[in-house]
Amino acid sequence: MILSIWRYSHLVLAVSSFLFILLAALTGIVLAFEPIDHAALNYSEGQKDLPVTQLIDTLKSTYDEVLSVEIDEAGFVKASVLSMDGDSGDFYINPLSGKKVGEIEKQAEVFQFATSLHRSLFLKSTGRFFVGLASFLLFLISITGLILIIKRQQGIKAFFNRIIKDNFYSYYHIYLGRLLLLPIIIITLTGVYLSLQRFEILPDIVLSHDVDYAVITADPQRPLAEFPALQNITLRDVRYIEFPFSPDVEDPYKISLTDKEILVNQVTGEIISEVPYPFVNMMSHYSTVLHTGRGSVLWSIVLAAACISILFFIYSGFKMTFMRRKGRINNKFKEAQCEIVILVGSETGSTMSFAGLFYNELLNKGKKVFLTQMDKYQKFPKMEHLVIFTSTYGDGEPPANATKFMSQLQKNNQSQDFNYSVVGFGSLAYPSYCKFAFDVDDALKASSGAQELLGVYTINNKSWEAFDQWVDQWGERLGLALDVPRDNAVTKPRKKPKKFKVIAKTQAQDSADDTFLVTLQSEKSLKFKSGDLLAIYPEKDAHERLYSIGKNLKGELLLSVKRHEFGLCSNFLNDLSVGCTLDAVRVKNPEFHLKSSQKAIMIATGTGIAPFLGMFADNHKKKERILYWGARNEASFELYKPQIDTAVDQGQLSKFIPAYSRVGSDKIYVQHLIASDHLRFANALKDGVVLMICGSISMQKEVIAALQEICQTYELKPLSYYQNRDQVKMDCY
Ligand SMILES: Cc1cc2nc3c(=O)[nH]c(=O)nc-3n(C[C@H](O)[C@H](O)[C@H](O)COP(=O)(O)O)c2cc1C
Repeated sequence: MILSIWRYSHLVLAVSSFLFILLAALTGIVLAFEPIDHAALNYSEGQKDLPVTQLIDTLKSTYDEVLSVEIDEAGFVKASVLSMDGDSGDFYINPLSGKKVGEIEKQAEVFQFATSLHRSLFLKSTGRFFVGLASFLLFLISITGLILIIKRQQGIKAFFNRIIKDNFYSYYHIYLGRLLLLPIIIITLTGVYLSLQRFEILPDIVLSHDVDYAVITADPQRPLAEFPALQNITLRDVRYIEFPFSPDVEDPYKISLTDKEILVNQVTGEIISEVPYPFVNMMSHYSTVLHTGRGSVLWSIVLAAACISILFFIYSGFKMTFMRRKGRINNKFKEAQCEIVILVGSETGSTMSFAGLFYNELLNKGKKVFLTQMDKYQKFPKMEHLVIFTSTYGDGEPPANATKFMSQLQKNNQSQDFNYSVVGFGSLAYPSYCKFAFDVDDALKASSGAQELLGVYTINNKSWEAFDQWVDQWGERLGLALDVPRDNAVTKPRKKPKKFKVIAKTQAQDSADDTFLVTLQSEKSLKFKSGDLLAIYPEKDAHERLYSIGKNLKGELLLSVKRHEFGLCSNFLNDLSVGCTLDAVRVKNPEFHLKSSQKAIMIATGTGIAPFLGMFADNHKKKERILYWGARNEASFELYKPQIDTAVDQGQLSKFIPAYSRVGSDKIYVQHLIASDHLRFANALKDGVVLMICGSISMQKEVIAALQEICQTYELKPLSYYQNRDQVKMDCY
């Protein structure tokens, strides 16, 4: 709830000011190049450490009269001089020689245009007011953003911890926000300050010196180099020098330093008066420097980066908001009519997208179904089946639209019995994996009339395959053949398919498990790695099917496929002969790549072995690699035996440990072997060895449970910790 308030404030502030912020950011990018452009003139030639006395001396001997000197933030010296037979006027000089080096440039038109737009939107005072206000709102947006990041990272201490990747937009919104938060806060605060100054809300203090002219003496007369007031003062310390009008001793040098203004006796070189800048003056100076980047190319680049990132924040922020709102519900039937009720707990909208697909498929099957948010739980008089899809947030907490569910459940006892099933959407990267789904399941168990149809089903990282399997299971229990189409609303859009040629193939009917190997070659050059996926389209407009790829030594793609009796894609592949082509898309899967320098324990069942076969072939450094492989019996192994034997003989696979489930009376599964080899796994986790899991979702769940148990027994960190460090990698379907 509190999170929603901050998020809502962040959004409202952003929506109300985004046009002004957009303009300010665009013009800010252009203006950030002004100091860079100026610095490229390079008039100072690194003379910032030159004693100021030397500069004054040089100027006095070069020109007949020197009026003033200004040293800008880039260290360039602008002189205002008169000369009978040389250069006169205002221009840049070389501080060493005193000679003119360049004219004082007029602001380029592009910068003039950008400055006016940036400061006042060409609307004079009204524009200035809105720009100042937008600056302040951007400051508030940054602060609410900061709070949201702290909440998401679960505490200030974890502020710089790795961000768990959810989706591209939210990941980079947070990543860049964290990186550029400080520069953005500086830009906004200085922007507000400069606006207040332009509106004369802040006092404009003119420095005044209180000089007692009676005590000014012309004794002792000193050469400039020995002026006590100017000892150790270099060009770096000076902003402005006003030279004496006349040789009278009462006429001093007026010198603006970085922190004060001094009047210096032109004969004795002693300080006549010294006035430190008031706070307001110092603030004005530093606000201008920090807001404009004047004098520092590096800071100008940071400012440009901050402005570019603001454009990205606007884009990604709106994108996330639309994703959240995409799941708006348009129910066909009233809640009082429906036999199936789907409740959704979703924070960022993705669970709602899954629920929407499920809802549509049930409508297609002629069911009266009602879809709503979890907080809207109420009496549903005709409800026979309740399905709850919910994500988990914070550290095991409900998502924003499910915070009231528990109290609603208590308040609204249904008058009829009903079945229920809970599906948890979560991420194994969090220690409280799908915790809220389990809490909901417990609450429903305790609620009268509710019968569990299927146990809590968890879905890691929005796995489409896991969702698809749950839909099948649930449909089966109700005697419905459900087929939810894979949809771009919940999965990434694919690139255009390419042609792949079959180089070699075995036949499903020749193997004990109806399994076969296919070797493919891309007709066009293709970069890929073992662990990537191949999306295959058996027919035009058919649903895609994903296979894990192993890359062999010739750079060909190796797939291992199990044929299903009515499987469109597996039969299509099995029927292909060598030389045929097929349409497919390589899908990058960097989360399931293994570096050649890493040691690994690989865990697979059945066809999940394919990417590992490629990884063994690539193990030139002979790093330790152990494979746990689950199948029915030794006959299942025949298909892979030649490759595994070669890998073992050549030292590319250190150990092959099979788990056969149909041999003898004991059914041995990989999770049993993991549990009995607990010490090996505990040491592997401690020593940074990578654990890779490839195969069925049900195997993944068992393996994760066994590994979690080992973490507890050996008092290691939670498994999510290792997963976040890319030490546990999964590709399950
Ligand atoms: C800030 C944050 C906290 C999360 N906390 C958990 C958690 O404690 N347990 C969990 O299993 N998943 C957690 N997740 C993962 C989400 O539950 C998961 O990505 C889910 O699919 C998001 O669904 P939604 O888009 O419908 O909200 C968290 C995600 C984020 C961004």
